[in-house]
Amino acid sequence: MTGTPTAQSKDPQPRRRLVFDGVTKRFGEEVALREVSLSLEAGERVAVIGPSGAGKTTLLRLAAGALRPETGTVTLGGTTITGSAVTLAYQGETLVDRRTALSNVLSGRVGALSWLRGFLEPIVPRTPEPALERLAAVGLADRTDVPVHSLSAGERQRVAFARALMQDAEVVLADEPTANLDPSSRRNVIDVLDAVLDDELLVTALHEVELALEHFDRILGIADGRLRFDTAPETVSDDQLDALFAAGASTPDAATGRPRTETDSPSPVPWYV
Ligand SMILES: Nc1ncnc2c1ncn2[C@@H]1O[C@H](COP(=O)(O)OP(=O)(O)OP(=O)(O)O)[C@@H](O)[C@H]1O
Repeated sequence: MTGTPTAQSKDPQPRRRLVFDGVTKRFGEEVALREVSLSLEAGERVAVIGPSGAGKTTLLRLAAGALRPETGTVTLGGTTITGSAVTLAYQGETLVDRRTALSNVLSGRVGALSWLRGFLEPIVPRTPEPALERLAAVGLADRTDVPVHSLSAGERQRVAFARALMQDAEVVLADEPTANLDPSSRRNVIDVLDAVLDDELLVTALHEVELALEHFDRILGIADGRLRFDTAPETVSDDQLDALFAAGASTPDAATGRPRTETDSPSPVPWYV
């Protein structure tokens, strides 16, 4: 999957490399990521796979600048991640249900506006055009005035992407963007993400290995907080996948001392916690 030029590239920013250098992240006794080093280039389409509790979400939250590592550094173009250079494409559940798709997408840029204008813009927009463009890019030009509670799960996810795109970020992170979608909507959502991005770096955590191998250029396999492999999809072997998921299954949970299972998985944690 490779980015294609879109209206997004009209206003090019310099695209920078996202680098993890010896990153370890702990939550109390739990080591969520261990000495992870990575260099991700602009334009790459990267899928992060691994068992439940492997550290995928932690990696994305570190990349978003929402968490700081205990050791090591996460940098974009050599500097600490701040502001809107990186965006996390939320899952659909974080949309405001009673508001229209357009209003939700307009709220994606309130951080760049004054307090009062930021409050008013999603309700009485002065410049709805950028939001309308993003909605058209994700295939929802005819759904802009529909309250999001009336949209399908896949459409809601696309509204969430359109909202994230309002930041014009150079790195787009998506945490399980296909969760709760049926198989055809899953593919559609990944295709839409690819189509609306150009030379932005896309990093996506995915449970569905098959989808990751089919649609992404680079696959990061994580288990027990460690980066087990970092390779092109065609070189990922069944043995590597078996070892990846077996590693997660046999890793004792720090809290219980038992092998970790799907049911030990923490509830999804919002990126800003
Ligand atoms: N806010 C937190 N507080 C305490 N522990 C946390 C927190 N966030 C993550 N962890 C722990 O860090 C480890 C990695 O969690 P993370 O959510 O990154 O895994 P994941 O691979 O995204 O899992 P899943 O696929 O189930 O979403 C887990 O053991 C988890 O319990």
